[in-house]
Amino acid sequence: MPIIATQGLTMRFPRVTALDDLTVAVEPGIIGLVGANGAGKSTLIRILLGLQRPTSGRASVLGLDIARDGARIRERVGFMPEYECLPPDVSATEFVVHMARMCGLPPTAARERAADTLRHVGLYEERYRPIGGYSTGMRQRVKLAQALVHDPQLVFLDEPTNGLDPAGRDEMLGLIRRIGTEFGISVLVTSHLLGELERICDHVVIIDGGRLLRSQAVEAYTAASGSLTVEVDEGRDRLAALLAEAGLAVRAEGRQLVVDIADESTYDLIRDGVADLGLRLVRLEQRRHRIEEVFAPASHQAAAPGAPPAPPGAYPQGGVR
Ligand SMILES: Nc1ncnc2c1ncn2[C@@H]1O[C@H](COP(=O)(O)OP(=O)(O)OP(=O)(O)O)[C@@H](O)[C@H]1O
Repeated sequence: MPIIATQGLTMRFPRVTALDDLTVAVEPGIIGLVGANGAGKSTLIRILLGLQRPTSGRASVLGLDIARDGARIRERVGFMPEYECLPPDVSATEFVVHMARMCGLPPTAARERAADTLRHVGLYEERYRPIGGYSTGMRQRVKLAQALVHDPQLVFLDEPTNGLDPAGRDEMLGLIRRIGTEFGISVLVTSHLLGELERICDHVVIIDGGRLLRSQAVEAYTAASGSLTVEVDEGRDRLAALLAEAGLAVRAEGRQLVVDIADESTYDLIRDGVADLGLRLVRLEQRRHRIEEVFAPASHQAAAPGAPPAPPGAYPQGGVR
């Protein structure tokens, strides 16, 4: 059964159509919802939580109808909002216990669950300090903890990596992956960065201007390409020259070479070239497409097999990288 299904979901505001006839269904797992700023991601989350009534269309979450079962959906779904929503003068423990009590947990269970959840998100040591003194990364973790404290089946994480530096971003992405794999909680995570979701998601839904562009398993976006990545510890340029002389299409990319696969003999030519030059082979593998390439400008695009060309102007604001 899909954990989320929408049919013809439309949300019109006076000046803008935030969701436009959106029909999509996703199975349990870690699902990425990607779109530029203003694509309609937060609006979709609010509608799925039963907090906003759509103009038209239908949707269900965990098999529950958003029009009838909003309260039951919110009991089973955790929500980490994009906006800053934390009181500065209470500690993480006080806040997360309070949120657990709001979800109906008795006092002792609320304290235990809050402590467990704060430990899982890596905030155990600092949990008694007032939130006002926390870094952005720590505040994001408190928001994540309150979304998880009532042991939901599914969590909606709205732009959880917003404002984080690269290290903080990596840690948050690792944490989200663990929520899915170790705790078995399904995740819908939004981002305007395709690349970061590719690393942690099972399935990615891409929307633009409230319309569905793609909904696919990550492997379908990152299908094997027709080229090989070759890495040697030294002598990259000598190997490139030798392979080019043998008639292969070779180009350097960082420390690696990218070699187009002509046929089975390509592998033999690379193996023999490395041996003849006395080099040490660090890596030889078939390249996979990256999700970004699907939406790269046509001139740079190495189209995935069967993939339609990138829609022109898919991300006019350039928000998706
Ligand atoms: N309550 C509202 N009233 C009027 N317009 C709204 C309202 N909420 C959202 N919108 C508009 O709907 C569109 C989609 O907004 P939404 O917040 O869902 O996008 P988003 O993909 O989450 O973008 P962001 O990452 O910037 O939050 C935007 O043009 C926004 O200005």
